[in-house]
Amino acid sequence: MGTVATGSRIGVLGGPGSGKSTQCANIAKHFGYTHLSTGDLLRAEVKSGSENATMIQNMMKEGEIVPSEVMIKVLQKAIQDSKNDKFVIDGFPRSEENRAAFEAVTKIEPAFVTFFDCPEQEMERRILSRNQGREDDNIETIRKRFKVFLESSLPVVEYYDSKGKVRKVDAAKPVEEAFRYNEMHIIVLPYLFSMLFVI
Ligand SMILES: Nc1ncnc2c1ncn2[C@@H]1O[C@H](COP(=O)(O)OP(=O)(O)O)[C@@H](O)[C@H]1O
Ligand SMILES: O=c1ccn([C@@H]2O[C@H](COP(=O)(O)OP(=O)(O)O)[C@@H](O)[C@H]2O)c(=O)[nH]1
Repeated sequence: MGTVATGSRIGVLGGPGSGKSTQCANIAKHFGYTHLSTGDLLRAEVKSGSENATMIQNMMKEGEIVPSEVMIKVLQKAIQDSKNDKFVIDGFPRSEENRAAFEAVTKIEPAFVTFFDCPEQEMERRILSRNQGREDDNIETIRKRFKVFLESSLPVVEYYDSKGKVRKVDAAKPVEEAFRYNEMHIIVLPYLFSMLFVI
């Protein structure tokens, strides 16, 4: 165990448009983590035309959660391909069922989970202005994704919170401020804890 091992598997959760991808990209760049964006992995799967491509595309269009076994397979492959033992998982698990299935199959539990807390109105504004050409970034699907987030994904945050693993970020703040908060939890606090054990 060392400074790095303490926080080597980080989960990032938050509503659609809360800034998860933006912050994960920063974490990856600054601290040598591999950024595993579950949404991007699914979009790549759709593009590849694999056996599940049409099913995944249809579910994403509706803002629904893709079956755990499909997501886990894709995620496991990305973890293996990364050849890194430090990774940040962006946007997964999205339901308690996702979480239990992933932990049962991989035995991987995050060291901690960063929760991006952001008002719905701000998330909606960000998504409608991000212009990434995504099929699900339209107002109808956005509303469905908010509902799925509240009903299925927030219970995952509550679960990790009950284990003392949640670090809440005020995601309505500017990018730099939210990043400083992440930096604190990934570098500064683990370092201080490791010093405690050395002493
Ligand atoms: N803290 C922030 N303040 C303002 N805009 C932000 C912030 N973080 C991200 N954004 C912008 O909001 C949009 C959604 O961010 P993104 O990282 O894609 O969110 P998510 O991965 O949670 O869906 C992007 O256009 C991004 O540039
Ligand atoms: O673990 C995951 C991650 C994503 N998705 C699907 O991919 C979409 C887009 O997810 P992404 O994380 O890219 O975007 P966000 O909703 O956070 O803006 C979601 O609405 C889901 O349909 C999923 O089913 N399981």
